[in-house]
Amino acid sequence: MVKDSTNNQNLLTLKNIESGYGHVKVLHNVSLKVKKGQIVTIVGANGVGKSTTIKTILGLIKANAGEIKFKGETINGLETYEIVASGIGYSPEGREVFGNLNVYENLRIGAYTVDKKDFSERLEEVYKLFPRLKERKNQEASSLSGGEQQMLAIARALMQDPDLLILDEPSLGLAPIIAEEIFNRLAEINQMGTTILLIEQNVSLALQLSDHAYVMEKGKFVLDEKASVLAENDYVQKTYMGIA
Ligand SMILES: Nc1ncnc2c1ncn2[C@@H]1O[C@H](COP(=O)(O)OP(=O)(O)OP(=O)(O)O)[C@@H](O)[C@H]1O
Repeated sequence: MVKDSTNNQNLLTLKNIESGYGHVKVLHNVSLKVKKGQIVTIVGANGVGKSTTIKTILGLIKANAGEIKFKGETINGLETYEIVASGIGYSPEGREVFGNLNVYENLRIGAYTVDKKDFSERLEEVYKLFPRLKERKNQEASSLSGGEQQMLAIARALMQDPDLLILDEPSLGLAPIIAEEIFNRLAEINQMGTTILLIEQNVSLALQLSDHAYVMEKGKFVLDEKASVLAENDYVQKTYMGIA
């Protein structure tokens, strides 16, 4: 299904979010905007709070302060299943596919909010996007290659036809050529109308793909710019892209 992605309205906004684990504060005054149709990336070093930001959006961790709005509605305070059902698909770090289930069964689980008729339609769509998954539909997920498992994690998140797809480190542990293939699919998914919020340590690849990007350091955003502008930023090149 091709969605209307011409609208320039905010799909997701975080305003002054504070969040963490028990007494450990990780996010400090985090504000972010994702407009409908965009690809937005959060880049940053290990342990700065990127995954914590995503977990807070998904309600896996409750924000201590601030507001999160999705499609104009406040979602902080809702349960994770309600947030997902409102139209957010999630592909977690490390893929986390169900290893002892086959490809089809993993996709069936991703479609738990989808009725039977729409399920067949969704299945055809994700198989069209990832023909390799169709070829391996009866194969146990644990026996797929890393790249195929990443495709499965993305396909599973797409089964409920989300308005926003959130991905945590989709290139992690993949050979450069496979990471590029995954990023090409993400561009295609976005062209079909799905907005994307991405966390990525491969900064060059992420900035090439994205419209807008945020740089996170110690639980705060320190830069927030058009991705093409950040890709030319001296500090970003030196610190995150290994360009002297
Ligand atoms: N379950 C947890 N309990 C306590 N502290 C945690 C927990 N998960 C993460 N943290 C801490 O929160 C901080 C931010 O972690 P987070 O996973 O958000 O970083 P990240 O930027 O996503 O890094 P990476 O790219 O390595 O995953 C780190 O100091 C981490 O040790």
